[in-house]
Amino acid sequence: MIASSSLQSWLKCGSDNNLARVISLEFRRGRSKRFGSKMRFRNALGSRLFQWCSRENHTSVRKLLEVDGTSERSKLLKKVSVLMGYSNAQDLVEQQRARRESATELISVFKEIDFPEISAKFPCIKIGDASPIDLYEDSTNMTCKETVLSENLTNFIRGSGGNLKTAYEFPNECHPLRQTPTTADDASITEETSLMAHHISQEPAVDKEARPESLADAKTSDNSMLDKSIKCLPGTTSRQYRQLEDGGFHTVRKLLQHFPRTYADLQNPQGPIEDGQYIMLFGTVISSRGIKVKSTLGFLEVVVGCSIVETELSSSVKSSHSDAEQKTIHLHLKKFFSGTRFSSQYFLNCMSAKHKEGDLVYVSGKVKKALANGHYELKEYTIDGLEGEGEQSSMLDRRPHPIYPSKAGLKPNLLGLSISRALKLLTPDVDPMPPDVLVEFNLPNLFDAYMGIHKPKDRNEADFARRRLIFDDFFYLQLGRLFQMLEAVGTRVEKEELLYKCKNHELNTVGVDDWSPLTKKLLKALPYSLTPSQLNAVKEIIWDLRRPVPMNRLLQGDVGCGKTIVAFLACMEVVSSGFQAAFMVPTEVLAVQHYEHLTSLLNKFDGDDKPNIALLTGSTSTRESRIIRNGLKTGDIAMVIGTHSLIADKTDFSALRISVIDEQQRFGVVQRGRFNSKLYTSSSKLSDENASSDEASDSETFMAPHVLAMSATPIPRTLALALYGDMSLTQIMDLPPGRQPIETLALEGNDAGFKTVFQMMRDELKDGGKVYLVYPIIDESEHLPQLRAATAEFDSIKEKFEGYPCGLLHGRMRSDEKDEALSSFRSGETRILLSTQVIEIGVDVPDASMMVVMNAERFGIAQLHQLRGRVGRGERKSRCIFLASTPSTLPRLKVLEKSADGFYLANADLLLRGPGNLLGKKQSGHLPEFPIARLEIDGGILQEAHHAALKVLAASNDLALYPRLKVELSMRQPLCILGD
Ligand SMILES: Nc1ncnc2c1ncn2[C@@H]1O[C@H](COP(=O)(O)OP(=O)(O)OP(=O)(O)O)[C@@H](O)[C@H]1O
Repeated sequence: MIASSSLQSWLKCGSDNNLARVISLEFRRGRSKRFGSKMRFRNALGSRLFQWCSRENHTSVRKLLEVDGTSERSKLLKKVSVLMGYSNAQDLVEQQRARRESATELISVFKEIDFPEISAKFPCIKIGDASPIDLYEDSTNMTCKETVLSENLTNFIRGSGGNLKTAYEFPNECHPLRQTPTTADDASITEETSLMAHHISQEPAVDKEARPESLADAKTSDNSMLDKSIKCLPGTTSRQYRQLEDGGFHTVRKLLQHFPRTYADLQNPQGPIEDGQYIMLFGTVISSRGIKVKSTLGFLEVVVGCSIVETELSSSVKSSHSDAEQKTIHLHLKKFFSGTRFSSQYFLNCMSAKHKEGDLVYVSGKVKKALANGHYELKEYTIDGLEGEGEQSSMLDRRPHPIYPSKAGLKPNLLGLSISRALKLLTPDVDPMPPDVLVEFNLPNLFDAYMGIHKPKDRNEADFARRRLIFDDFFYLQLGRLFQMLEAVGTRVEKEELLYKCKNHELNTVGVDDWSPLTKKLLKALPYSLTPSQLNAVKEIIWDLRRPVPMNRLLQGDVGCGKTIVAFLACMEVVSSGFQAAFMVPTEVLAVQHYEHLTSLLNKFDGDDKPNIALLTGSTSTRESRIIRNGLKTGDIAMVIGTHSLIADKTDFSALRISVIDEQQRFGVVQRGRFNSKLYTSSSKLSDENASSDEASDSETFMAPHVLAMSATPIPRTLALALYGDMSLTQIMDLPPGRQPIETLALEGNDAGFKTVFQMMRDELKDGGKVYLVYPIIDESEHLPQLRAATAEFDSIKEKFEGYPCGLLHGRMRSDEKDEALSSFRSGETRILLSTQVIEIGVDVPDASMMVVMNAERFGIAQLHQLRGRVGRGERKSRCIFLASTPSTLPRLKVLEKSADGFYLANADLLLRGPGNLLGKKQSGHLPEFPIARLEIDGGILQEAHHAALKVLAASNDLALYPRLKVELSMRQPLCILGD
């Protein structure tokens, strides 16, 4: 019957308390006395409404009273309640009850308080003698509110001729006038009006220009506005508030951090519109109607008129401007509804009332030419209302129009509207960032950034704003990390030293001469000398190990570059100073390999100062693992290499000082973090005589172990920087000398392809080489008949390559079988190893010289690069052949022929997966903390943020000079990375 939004606004204005009370009362009366209440209700409601209606001369209100004789009372109740912003009458009643209860509670609390006693205890508190206070919580927000307030008042006084929709956008909670007791009766409207007028006349005029100057006094203003509840958003109905809350938008900040997914260009296109074209146009609603076709079918038709410039395009000559013709086209947006409920005329009317004649809207969708010229039909479309003055003017200015993604079922329109409301509350002094940082790094202030991202004047402004918001994400992350580190060190001198190190980390290394005796011995035992990168890595790590702060370092280097020995040397340094080391790897095969490798090196030591090392995996027998765990607890074992068993609850260390995590990306954050729970006590050092090299102060009782994470997965430096902090990244850039490039071939796995490959294998074997055959699956599968399986091909390969013994290795084999298979291959007992991708990580057989990967398209590029890294680890020339199942998958594999650079390949992989995936789950899953940053392109901002954080901390180690920054830092979620 009525659904006028202006009536809704009217009802929501000063009178809603009273109206709500009437409805609530009548509703309950009607419940207890079902009959005869309708008349009384209508009379009571009617008298109120007529009273207000005559005052306002509001025709829509009159319509409300035209309740036809057959209309049910409950329906009327519901309608009025919904118009007032409640979901139904029941909801309204409950809210009324809750309000009354809280008021009663408050009164009873006051009754219970013994004021004289309190006064005696706290003489400074004067009961009943409070000085007059502002109507607003904080006067800094006053300026904005006032502007809105005065406009509202003017509109109100002008009557319904003004924009009623914006005139009463104060929710109860923060409407300045709702501060009056709820018991005020309806006469309060006039009182409120006069009070409002009085209040405004008392306030000094707002000097908008003067606002930025208040910024100078950054300490007195605060950024808490951002963390206020969305309850304070002007104009938010209780329903919208609930919806926003349910969607996770609890604070103004959360809302403002919901960034537009794109901006619509409000310049309508030039040129004729084709049938089937996807258009994005803005226009004006010409009509909106809901049509009932039959009892179970109805549709909504909104006609939007759009003005476009149609040019006469000739095929060869570009039309001149004078040929352009302004033309109005009509878009018929049709939405069908089925089912009795949704095809009722009432429902359809409600739907059609959402779009009013003259509304400015933004329409996107695929058009279909209708019969009439200049008319188009759209059945799948989105229509965004451009409500509010701001947006209308942005339309006229041709500003980019923000298009918001929906979230948690919340419509983009509601989000956009709420964000606009939140922006109205923002004041320029919301920014906690020190002004000199803004100047130095050429950043807008936070107020301008939020304005710029949500209401940009042009794309450049949006870009500039985006830069600031990304900067903030990185800045607080870096600031948090550095701040934490500084907290951990004691004296000011140490803090400064640490900061100095952050700036000049290349200076902080420990030369070989200063390494501990055990480390030097291991270095001497190596059959090769370290590459410059390896040497530098060890020097950096040892410097860190001598700090009283836990190290958190990522050692990164391409496959086969020799990370393992760097980690071994670091472990020896720790063991040498009387502590324990743990080396965790993702697979048993790798654990055994590392254990054997280290044992063979230690066996070269002369004398009896060999450290006691152990291997602990899931396959270690119960008896043996009990002995090992006991040895770790007592300190008899100085170093342990193993799998997840190392972080089992029952594994306790006596003095764990370093935990190395190989292929760290294979472990979760939680698993990595569990090492930190294995604290050590400095008092329980295994031996004290070597402890001199360790500078850990005796006063420190507990410290989390140093963490050295290793990864061959090439992640961009910027990403590493973001995750691990600048000072904690070491890269090995060079490969050991004598390595030859691996010859890579991608071939189609057809008969000809296999013939070539088998011939190459024969040549290789004849030449004394060893061959890996890698299969995607272990057993043949009915569902994937095109895939070759390791076990299924074992016999045929054996037959084909008679005289060359074959081995088999896959994940379903027992641990000892796997070790056996690998050591036979290593020793040369077997020359061909049929395997699955278990060998992908870390397997090191230096003289393996050829690899053939079956159904190679089943693997990712980065994975294939890792697999390929299993060959070419010695001085022998190696080959790798990728066999594709179909010709169409060959081009992707050919990328590997061209490059052996892990970084290049990782990027190529990213691009080949398509830009759609760049921001897909996989990517954003990595960095949920950065909603808008794209590390591939925003790395520069990250560097700047890092420098800014260093600068701020250098000026004030404990942020005492920047209290607002400290508050802001605490408001942001601390990150939990690598064992933090
Ligand atoms: N400086 C060096 N000179 C010669 N050979 C080296 C050197 N450093 C390491 N190696 C050898 O290179 C091979 C690969 O080393 P390592 O297993 O440590 O590589 P990695 O970086 O861990 O590779 P992956 O990521 O594949 O596990 C080993 O056989 C190792 O003995």
